[in-house]
Amino acid sequence: MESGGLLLWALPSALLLALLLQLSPRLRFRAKVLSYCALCLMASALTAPACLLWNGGRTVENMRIIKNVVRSFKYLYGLRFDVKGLEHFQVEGPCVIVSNHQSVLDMMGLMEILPDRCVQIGKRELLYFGSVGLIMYLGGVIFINRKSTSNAKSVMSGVGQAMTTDNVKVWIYPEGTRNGNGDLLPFKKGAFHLAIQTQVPVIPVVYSSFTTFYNPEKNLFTSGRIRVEVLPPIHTSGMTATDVTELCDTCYTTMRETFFRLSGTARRVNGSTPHLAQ
Ligand SMILES: CCCCCCCC/C=C\CCCCCCCC(=O)SCCNC(=O)CCNC(=O)[C@H](O)C(C)(C)COP(=O)(O)OP(=O)(O)OC[C@H]1O[C@@H](n2cnc3c(N)ncnc32)[C@H](O)[C@@H]1OP(=O)(O)O
Ligand SMILES: CCCCCCCCCCCCCCCC(=O)OC[C@@H](O)COP(=O)(O)O
Repeated sequence: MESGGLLLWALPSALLLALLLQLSPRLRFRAKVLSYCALCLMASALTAPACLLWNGGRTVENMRIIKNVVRSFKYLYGLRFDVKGLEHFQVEGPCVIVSNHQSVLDMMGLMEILPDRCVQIGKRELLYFGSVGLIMYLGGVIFINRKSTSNAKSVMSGVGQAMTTDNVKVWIYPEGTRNGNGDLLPFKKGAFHLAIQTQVPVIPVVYSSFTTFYNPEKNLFTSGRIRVEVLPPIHTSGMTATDVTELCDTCYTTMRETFFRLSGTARRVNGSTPHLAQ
């Protein structure tokens, strides 16, 4: 009787849901994004105990475990990463890695090539994303308050010390926020201050545009191929605070050109080059 009742409700509901998903692209898009969030939450909840058992607490060593779990996600979403220039990561000791940031899917591209002993800088709000916040904390992600430059600056100077004493690399999204509009936002300066203050190289990494397979405005989320290029390190030894703007501009120009090249899009014309962050 009970299983009969269940069938009576569950089957038509499932059919209705399938029909709705078929009919509404918006709903289908949302369901797919939601499935990604659910996957992240679930995988984090399962991986957190493994991190605790293996490494005992918050440490960059946990990134290896997290990386290996996340690397399997791409198969579920039909994503392929074609990576070039990985040899540039083979620098001795710490460095600052800067890359472009398009969407929450970037986390997969990040883990695809993440070198050993590398932590990311993230907005503090991410700490409250349930198990995802927990796993980021355990992996050693450094959280900053973007609304307070002075707070972010003081956190970052602490990072500089830890980088050299503990030999860690730091991954920063210098755009400071996600941007999926097919161009790069002007860069914030924190990453470049950090590199110069600690006299470590900057390694730019560029991911091609997602717009052909992921576009919230067009409810598009299909399988796709992402081209990734790790660019040669830019050395900062001998540079001082006065060189920050130039270093930032050099990285921005190189990365933007690489972004257009990898994405197969022409450089934007009609003077739309955004102002560089001053
Ligand atoms: C097992 C399954 C698991 C599944 C789940 C997955 C888990 C995976 C685990 C782990 C993955 C983790 C993935 C994390 C991803 C996170 C991504 C994000 O959250 S992106 C947002 C946050 N990131 C940033 O914002 C960084 C970039 N921002 C900066 O570097 C900024 O510069 C910042 C925040 C430090 C300040 O921002 P301003 O908005 O105030 O802008 P400005 O123009 O840069 O700075 C203002 C003035 O301060 C100076 N300044 C900045 N930093 C300075 C410094 N360190 N020292 C001295 N002066 C500094 C600048 O030169 C500027 O001054 P003048 O205009 O030049 O005079
Ligand atoms: C209980 C709480 C429920 C919350 C569920 C949320 C689960 C979301 C899982 C997504 C995990 C992916 C993490 C990638 C981090 C990321 O890419 O964050 C975006 C920020 O860089 C930029 O922020 P923004 O300024 O908003 O563009």
